[in-house]
Amino acid sequence: MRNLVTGDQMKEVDRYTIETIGIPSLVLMERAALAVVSEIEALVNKKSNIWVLCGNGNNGGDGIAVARLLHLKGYKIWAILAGTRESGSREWLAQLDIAEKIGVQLVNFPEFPPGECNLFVDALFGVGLNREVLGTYKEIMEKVITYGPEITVAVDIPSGIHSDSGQIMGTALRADVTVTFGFEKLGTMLYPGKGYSGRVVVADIGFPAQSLSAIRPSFFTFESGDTKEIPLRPAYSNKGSFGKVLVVAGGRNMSGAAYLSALAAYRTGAGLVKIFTIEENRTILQSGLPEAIIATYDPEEAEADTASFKELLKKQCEWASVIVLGPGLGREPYVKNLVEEVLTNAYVPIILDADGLGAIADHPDLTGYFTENIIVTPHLGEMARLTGSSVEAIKKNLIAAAREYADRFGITCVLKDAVTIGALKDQRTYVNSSGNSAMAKAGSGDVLTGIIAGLLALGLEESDGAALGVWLHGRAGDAVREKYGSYSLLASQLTEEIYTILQEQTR
Ligand SMILES: NC(=O)C1=CN([C@@H]2O[C@H](COP(=O)(O)OP(=O)(O)OC[C@H]3O[C@@H](n4cnc5c(N)ncnc54)[C@H](O)[C@@H]3O)[C@@H](O)[C@H]2O)[C@@H](O)CC1
Ligand SMILES: [K+]
Repeated sequence: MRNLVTGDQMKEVDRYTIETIGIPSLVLMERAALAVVSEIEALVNKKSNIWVLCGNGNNGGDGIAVARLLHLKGYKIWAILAGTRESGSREWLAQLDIAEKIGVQLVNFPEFPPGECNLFVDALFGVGLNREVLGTYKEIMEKVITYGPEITVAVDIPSGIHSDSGQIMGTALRADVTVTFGFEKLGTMLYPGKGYSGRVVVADIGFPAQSLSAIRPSFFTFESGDTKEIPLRPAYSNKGSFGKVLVVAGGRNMSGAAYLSALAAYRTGAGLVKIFTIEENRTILQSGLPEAIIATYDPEEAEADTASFKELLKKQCEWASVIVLGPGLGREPYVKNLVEEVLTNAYVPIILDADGLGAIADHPDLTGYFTENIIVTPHLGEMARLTGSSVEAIKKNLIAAAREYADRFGITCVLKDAVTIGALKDQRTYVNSSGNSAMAKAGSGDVLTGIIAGLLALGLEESDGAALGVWLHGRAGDAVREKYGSYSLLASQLTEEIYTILQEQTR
């Protein structure tokens, strides 16, 4: 598990470290600059022309320190100063004073250094960026973009990217490498910022654990090694030890959704999986996944005799220890009753997806049945329908959108996008770092519901199950892309790779 921070949280970590712990600000800055220099040295030689663009806050202070360290090592270096001395931060002025004394080559914008630039260091804005970039700063950035440096190394975060949302604040500088300090900022984890950051190196510059605790960190991601969080299947056990997953899914011409979800639950470790679906799906599902128990209903009877249908649903819910509700259910009128009955009768975790969410969007009163063991897994379109917001508005701040929905009902909300967000009911927010665009295919979401269900069946509670499920799903996607490339992934192949990731658990 790796902690992530907002810009304000990072500033608070800095402040606490300096004022309460007592590590001087310039010591942190020196370590930050050393970390950047070490990345730069792997990319240049003594003939390279290196330009460092420095704002006049502490990000720019880091930049001047980088220029000084490279100058002392004999590199061909120019620092370009943006902004005036009068508004420079204390640390920036200290760095400038040192740089001037030892003869670092400096130019003041609008002047630019002579010749060409082989490696560009972006130290214009860091986590202090808090408004749209306009005027002179915009001009500087545009000029850098037209220069087109061969390689760009960003200090802490690419300038112009908002550290909380990853949004471009008017203009931004694209980096090949971003060297960030202490903890990765949300802005380099989320698009479009993620696309501007290149390879992100998290440099340890000596923040003590107390400084992190002081902000009560709530954002995190998983990384390799975190498979260990998945519960072991003990040797002394039987199929009943690992939970009974009920997959309520699959309407007309949609047996595949039920199949993928059920298969993924089994592959993730569930002991028993039952698919509750329409009668016409029975044969195909039985031959496709003979390991699953199949229970069926007739949609016309479900429409005509609601009392019997409700009774049937009640029994299914009593059997289950985890329920997947929604994949491929379709939008016939009885689906509303079905969703309502499951929500009222089940006292176990429910993963609510696809047409299950559609029913909620069409009948918002159903949210009255939401309890803390609900996990909703909308993609952006479904989230827009659920909330009445536009996809564009949700995209501007995915974390806020997911968090707001989760908190409104006290549930867990997994908002699926290129970077999936898990606003967990325990108030932590998971930001996914696995997966790839090859997974943007039909059926991928059905597999995710099955994986989360499988993890809950193994005994994880909703928050951990949702976060680990998203991560495992992405890891499986990465494994499929390794073998089949970016175009040819099929959702069923995700289920085939789950085992390769789970094997790490016992390694
Ligand atoms: N001692 C410390 O506090 C440390 C700070 N560090 C560096 O300091 C950075 C944060 O420094 P600062 O808080 O000084 O802020 P920045 O250097 O990121 O920004 C400088 C100032 O620009 C102004 N600004 C914001 N948006 C603007 C816009 N659109 N147009 C024009 N001006 C704008 C703000 O007033 C801000 O204070 C980090 O990203 C990191 O690089 C590191 O050196 C580690 C230690
Ligand atoms: K920067």
